[in-house]
Amino acid sequence: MESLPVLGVFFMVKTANVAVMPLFPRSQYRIIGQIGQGQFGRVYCAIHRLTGRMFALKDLEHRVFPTNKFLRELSYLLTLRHPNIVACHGLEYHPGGRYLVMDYCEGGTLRDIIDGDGDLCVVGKIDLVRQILLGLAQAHQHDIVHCDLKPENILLIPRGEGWQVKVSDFGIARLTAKTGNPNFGKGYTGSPAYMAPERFYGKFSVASDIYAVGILLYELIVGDRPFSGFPKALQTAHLNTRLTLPPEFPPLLGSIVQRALEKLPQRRFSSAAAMASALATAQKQALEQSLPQANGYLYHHLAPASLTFTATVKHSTPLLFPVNHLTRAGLWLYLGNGTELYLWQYGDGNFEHHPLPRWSLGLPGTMANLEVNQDQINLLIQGGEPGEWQFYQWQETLLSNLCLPKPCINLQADRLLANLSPGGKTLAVVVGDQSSAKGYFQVWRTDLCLAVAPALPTRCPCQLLTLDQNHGLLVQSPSTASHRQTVFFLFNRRGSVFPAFRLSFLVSQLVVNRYSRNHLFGLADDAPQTGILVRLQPLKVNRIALNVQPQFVQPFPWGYLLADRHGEVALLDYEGFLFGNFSLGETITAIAPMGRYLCLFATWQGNGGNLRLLDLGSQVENIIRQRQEKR
Ligand SMILES: Nc1ncnc2c1ncn2[C@@H]1O[C@H](COP(=O)(O)OP(=O)(O)OP(=O)(O)O)[C@@H](O)[C@H]1O
Repeated sequence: MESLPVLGVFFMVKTANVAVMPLFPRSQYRIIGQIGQGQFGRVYCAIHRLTGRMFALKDLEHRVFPTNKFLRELSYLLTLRHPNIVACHGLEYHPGGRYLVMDYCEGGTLRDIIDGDGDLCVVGKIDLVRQILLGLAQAHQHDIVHCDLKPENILLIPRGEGWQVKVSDFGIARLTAKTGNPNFGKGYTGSPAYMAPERFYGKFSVASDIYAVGILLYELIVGDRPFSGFPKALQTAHLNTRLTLPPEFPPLLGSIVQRALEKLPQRRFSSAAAMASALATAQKQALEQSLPQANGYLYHHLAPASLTFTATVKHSTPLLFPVNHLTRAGLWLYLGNGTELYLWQYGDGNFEHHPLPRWSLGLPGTMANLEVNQDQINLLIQGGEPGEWQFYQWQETLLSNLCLPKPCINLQADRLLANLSPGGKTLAVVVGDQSSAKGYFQVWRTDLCLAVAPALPTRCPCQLLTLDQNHGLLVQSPSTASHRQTVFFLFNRRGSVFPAFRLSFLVSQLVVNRYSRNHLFGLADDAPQTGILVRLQPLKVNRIALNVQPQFVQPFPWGYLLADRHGEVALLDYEGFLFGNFSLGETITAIAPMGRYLCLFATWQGNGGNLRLLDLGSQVENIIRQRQEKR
């Protein structure tokens, strides 16, 4: 992440309520990636160097966004402080540009939910719209009419219990007539699909925003807007076409949408607060009628009806011992079963031709981690004395009389987390004792068997991940009963640690997608069968309803294979679309990818098990191709 482009020299300027900051030699923000592009400029995801907090930097190009408009958006945002309005934290200026520094909303926009593959339950949808109205009510109290409400301007932050909505983009917001606004009634801008009839005559009021919210509510429920077409056709429809609701439209919302979408502004809800309160009543009634499915509030993507997926068993061979570590390197398979390491030939792709392991190696403790890069074996063992850990690294020689070399790193700890960088040059570890939450973080050079820097005290992280040869993530959950969060720190191969970002809920079992290194997959701690897809640059989070509670998460070039111990397998593409399920019918103990579409499963039941090579090939390929074409 360090090698990412960094914004040049910035300094803060003085504006109304914004802290005055001295000229900085470097910006306080490091840009992580571009999130979006509006008509006025780009929006970046950036991290505050000191606090690790994420912000959105909205570049408002001089060319398309004159200073008066820029100052207007800034002044509106500074006036409005509400949990449902995106907050502006300052302004960054440098000779090449100027940026609004805003809350970062990693859950995307309402457009992602509407266009996603899944669906939120009705109660969840009502809740989103109610929150939009609460934010708007605050703007209206200050005589500010948003004038550009559309799903792209409704930002989302995923929280443990659902979503926090933030209304954004006050770029064309206007003051109401009652403020004596000299521009009142001049021209119109906005998105015709969400514009109230009076706006086509240059008129607007708080009722125009209520009309736009009515369209949003309709679109969330139905999946489409009530009126469509080119701007002229849209104008005619908003002005003249009677609204008809599809028969399946939830009756408790029918009258609310009808009222919000009245052609005459004075016949709509008198205020955003009034519409919010009507929705709160509907939400209560909907809850009384039928409780939403367990996690119905949460998702971008829902589990589709189970698709029958046929995975062909390509090869199968019986196992005489249970396997809990399985990895492939070139022509060989490495299998671990606690205190024994086995090598099995896989050379011609068919281990049925090689019914027995080539060698086995007794270990002085229990295998905690096994990784093989080409012919370099990396092994972490817990034992022989309690609290002792040994890390071994050696080149595989295929000698039959193999004996374990001397450990290259010895560690003492009740608890240990360790993760090897790709290629095996560094080993990051956190050691801790059983009784306290304190631990020590350190990076070791495996070739020199030396720590690269003194150990850094840290709260014992729950997870340690490596992203590439130079970087990794320490993940902690310093949560209280009322405030749950997952905090990520970035570390480098020199052993330095920097605050990175945080999520407002608990995520466990995180796995780095080794094919992109920019994606993580984890599981929500608070919601069973909920997957979390995290894209790092820029930060974006998707929640996915799963139909398994996976113990194994295996990245593939096309997505993820998830499996529970009972043999239930689910397949997911990179965007979180769950496209297939099958059952292996055996207890899975280890999984290893064997190529683009081949996956090896070790199973064990009672006294016996199998090594099964499954081909997911043609079906996965077809589904992924269809998805790409659809996009
Ligand atoms: N604070 C933010 N946090 C996270 N993403 C954001 C934030 N602000 C904007 N975005 C993303 O950037 C995109 C562009 O935002 P922006 O407000 O510039 O334009 P827009 O609303 O899409 O379009 P227009 O400016 O044409 O109305 C948004 O759709 C959203 O995906």
